[in-house]
Amino acid sequence: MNSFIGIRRDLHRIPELGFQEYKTQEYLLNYLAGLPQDRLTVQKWRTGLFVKIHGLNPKKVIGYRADIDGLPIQEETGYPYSSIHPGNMHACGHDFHMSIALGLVENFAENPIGDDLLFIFQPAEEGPGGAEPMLKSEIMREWLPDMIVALHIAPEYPVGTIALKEGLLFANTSELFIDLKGKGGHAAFPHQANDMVVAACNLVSQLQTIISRNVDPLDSAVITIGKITGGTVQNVIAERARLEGTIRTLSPESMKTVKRRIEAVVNGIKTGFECEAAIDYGSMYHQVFNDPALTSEFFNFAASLKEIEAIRCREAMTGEDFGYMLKEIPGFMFWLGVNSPNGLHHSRLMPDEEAIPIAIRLLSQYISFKSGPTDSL
Ligand SMILES: CC(=O)N[C@@H](CCC[C@H](N)C(=O)O)C(=O)O
Repeated sequence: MNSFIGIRRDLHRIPELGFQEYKTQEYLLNYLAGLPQDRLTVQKWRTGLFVKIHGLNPKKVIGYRADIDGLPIQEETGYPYSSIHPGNMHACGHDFHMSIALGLVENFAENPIGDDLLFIFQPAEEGPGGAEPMLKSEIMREWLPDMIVALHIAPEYPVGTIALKEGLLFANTSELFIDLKGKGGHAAFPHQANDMVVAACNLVSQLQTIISRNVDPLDSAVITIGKITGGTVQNVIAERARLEGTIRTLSPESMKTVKRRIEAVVNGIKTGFECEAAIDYGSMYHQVFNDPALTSEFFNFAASLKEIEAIRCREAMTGEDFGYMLKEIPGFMFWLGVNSPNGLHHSRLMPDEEAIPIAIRLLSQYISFKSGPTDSL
């Protein structure tokens, strides 16, 4: 078994939520400590890490970012190396992302190239967002890459396939939390109470009309309410209900429209149900917009390799706070085929680990190509 598959399994066992990635950080630090240290500088940033590999004759800094957090999902894969953290799972492939990044660090720590390399192990991608504060950190300002790359596993593509496109790849996102407060009471006397379960159900249906009636059908937007809580017991009318969801739009402008309409709909619920309502947008991510020239160049590079099939894909309504890094630094993100019957955020996501060594080889070759021949010293 490839050693980075073993690393993926170790990391798969210990998924931690955003900004709680203590064991993950420790695992990464231990691994890095076993590599040649002469060209390596490692800096902790909260629960994440910056790893700089000093080049032989640097002309630029090439950045590579891997996210490191897990999701609050109870794993159901049945893997012998399943999560040992009940209720948490690496269900978005960040265990793959980290092991691939470690493979690259090891390769370049042992075989340094001309340019400086900055590896960013970023916490909290699933929320509340680590990329934006990391980007603003003093370390990142000092080591700011000239270009930056990241990948995301793609369950729907076979191993050996990568998919990407120039320009917009991932949507603008905003979390959405709505709290409703009415008047509780006895289940048998609805006229004396103000039922927040009924209000919440109405609200969920009305929110979907924003997508069908307020967004240009040739544009695209999503509102998903992933969680509803409310009430206390079956025969008591609920005084409170809470909706938790996310908004996705293909443009920052549509995000403004959708939010304006959400506020109008929530005001209507307040009036119609004579209740109180509060909206909180939680964390927001800027769209992932791939630099056209670098993306085309990478596409052609990957397509020229025997073991890779490179395809152009459509944009997706997934979000990624890597979008903040791409807003400031030219670069791109691409999908890495991992052929899983179940998709991202599924309790039985089972990506094919053979994609790990393929990605390490692809990116090692690409980064060396971007760095160019090393001048003799
Ligand atoms: C790649 C991926 O699945 N990313 C997440 C990012 C979530 C951001 C935030 N918590 C939200 O829900 O808006 C995604 O769900 O797309």
